[in-house]
Amino acid sequence: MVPTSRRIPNILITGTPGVGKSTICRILEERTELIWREVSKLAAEFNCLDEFDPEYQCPFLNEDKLMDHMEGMMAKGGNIVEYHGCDFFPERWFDGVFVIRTNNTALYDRLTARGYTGKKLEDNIQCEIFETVLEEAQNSYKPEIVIELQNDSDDQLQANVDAIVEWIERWREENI
Ligand SMILES: Nc1ncnc2c1ncn2[C@@H]1O[C@H](COP(=O)(O)OP(=O)(O)O)[C@@H](O)[C@H]1O
Repeated sequence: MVPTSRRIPNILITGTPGVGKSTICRILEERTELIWREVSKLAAEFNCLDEFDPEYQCPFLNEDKLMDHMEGMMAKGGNIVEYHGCDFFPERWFDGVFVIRTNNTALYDRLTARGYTGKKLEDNIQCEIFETVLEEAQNSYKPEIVIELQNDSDDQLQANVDAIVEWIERWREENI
């Protein structure tokens, strides 16, 4: 294990768009000392969005440039990084990687409510069916730090937040 000088962990909240990442992060930020870092917002703030991808109707992310900007904040610990991908971050940044999952019916409803249609809607539903982000996380991080959380209902939302808060408290006790 790479020794860490962090006294407070960095965690990654990842998963297909619509699974509930932001909702979880918002509550986690209220209940913990960790700071929510939305990668999409940071990318815009640090000018790391390149030209528009017509296929996916979103701008390309300049990953290397963004990683350089985030390095300082990550070194201190105490970050909740949120993004729908996870394979380009330095592995050493994270103490825990939480992959949020949602069943197809709930995800379809959430994404259509968000105005997704056509290819964008289909691609995201398929991404969840094929467990693309879970596989990406499993290929990018040690198995013991990758935790999958099902997030279909309000009860599960509360249970997931409780589980992550407990995980953070346990990490801090074990890394004093
Ligand atoms: N556990 C849950 N049960 C029911 N609805 C949820 C749950 N988690 C999130 N939602 C709803 O799903 C939608 C998408 O959630 P959001 O947090 O924006 O997803 P993401 O950040 O992964 O794209 C929002 O309308 C949110 O209120």
